[in-house]
Amino acid sequence: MPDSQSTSATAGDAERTVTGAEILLQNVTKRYPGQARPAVDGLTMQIPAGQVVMLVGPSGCGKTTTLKMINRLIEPTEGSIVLDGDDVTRMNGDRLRRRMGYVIQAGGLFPHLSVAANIAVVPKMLGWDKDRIAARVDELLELVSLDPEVYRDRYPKELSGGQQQRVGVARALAADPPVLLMDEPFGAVDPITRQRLQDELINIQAEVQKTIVCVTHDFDEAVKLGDWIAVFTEGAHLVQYDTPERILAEPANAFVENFIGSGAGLKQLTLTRVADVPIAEAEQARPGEDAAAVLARMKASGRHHVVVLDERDRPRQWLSRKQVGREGTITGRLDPHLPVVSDRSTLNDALDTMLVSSAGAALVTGRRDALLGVIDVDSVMAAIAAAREATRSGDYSAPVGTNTGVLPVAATERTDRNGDPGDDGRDADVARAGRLDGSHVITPGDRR
Ligand SMILES: Nc1ncnc2c1ncn2[C@@H]1O[C@H](COP(=O)(O)OP(=O)(O)OP(=O)(O)O)[C@@H](O)[C@H]1O
Repeated sequence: MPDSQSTSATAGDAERTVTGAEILLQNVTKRYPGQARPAVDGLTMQIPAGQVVMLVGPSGCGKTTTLKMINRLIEPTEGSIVLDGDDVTRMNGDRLRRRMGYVIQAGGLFPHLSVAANIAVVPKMLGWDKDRIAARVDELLELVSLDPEVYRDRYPKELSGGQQQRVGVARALAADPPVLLMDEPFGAVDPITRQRLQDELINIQAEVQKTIVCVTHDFDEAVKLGDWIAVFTEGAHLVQYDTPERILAEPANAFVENFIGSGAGLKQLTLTRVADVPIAEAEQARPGEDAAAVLARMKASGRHHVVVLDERDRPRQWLSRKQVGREGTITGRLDPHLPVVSDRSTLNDALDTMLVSSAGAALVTGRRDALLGVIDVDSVMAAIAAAREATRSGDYSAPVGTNTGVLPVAATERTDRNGDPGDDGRDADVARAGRLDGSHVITPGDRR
């Protein structure tokens, strides 16, 4: 089993600037012609700047309609939507869409345009010069882990589903909009690709800090990606709007409980990321190194495995002393089956990778797939146990959501004593029972 001696290195985030914008839906209603009930019924909802809000709920409950009203692909019948203080219902539609990237299933790429041209669509509309566009295309391809040299001139049909989806994300980010709207972005790819794309989105978000609103059918995806989850019933009625942890631990009512489905305990594993677990340092080598020298180094450090890295510190091989001993020179030939997880991966995904690899350990990579170290099953199990033990404090600020049609200034009085909306759903007017105080939101957990 690969070494895991030092437990000092922990993957952490550097401080980053939030570039996202706050979105406020105020009493928004959408009635489609010929429909008896509104698809969205008087929804008021705050979407905090730089955070990820997942919209979930049964089919036809109004998630997509809500999302598309934010960039006015669908016009609201009533109400207003405010983006960083500007009423978007009064804004020119094209201008608005440049402030909001939009990602749909399978990327929604133009088939007759190359990857570079697809990504360049909005910058071209904005009149950027050629050099600036070319530099931006390459920068974005790097961001979504596609080598610009290899991919910029390809056409969508030459890409896998996952690669198309990556280009779709790159295109949505092209003009650096503060908001990213995503509609079932990973619905069309296989589960393993979906897991990778989710991890990548988490990595990208750590870098860009956009406001992301994402519709999904998949509650596990909502738990994995969301800072906040909004659970809707028909008519986009908000039943609960809270952190994934709270929704799993305290579903607002039987509807949410059903929606979460079985295995809420297991889903908690999705909440802990590899970055939260201590990772061990790994012995490193480069292609072309003399194998005897590498072996001597391994013996000196007491490590039994060595990771061979390329010039950008991305793992290519993970060799035992025996394997190194058989070589004259370290080849650096890429091993396609390397057990690699991102530091943004959930413990659930990390465990899967380790079990499949049968190494009982995995390499951890961070930004731009560079090696951070090694984790093993024991440290993951210890972290899971610790997470289970951790008691959850109710003391935090949450964004507010409601279908009462008015801003819930004294909303806390409308809820049960414990601050939760009632189980019959009728007094659940204020999801998570928040209170809007200017732009600051206070939840029952804040009450002294
Ligand atoms: N263009 C339209 N004309 C008439 N009714 C529509 C239209 N688009 C959506 N609806 C109806 O509005 C309601 C909400 O639809 P919406 O697509 O927003 O729900 P959803 O939660 O995104 O559903 P799904 O998860 O199935 O995509 C549904 O009853 C749907 O049939």
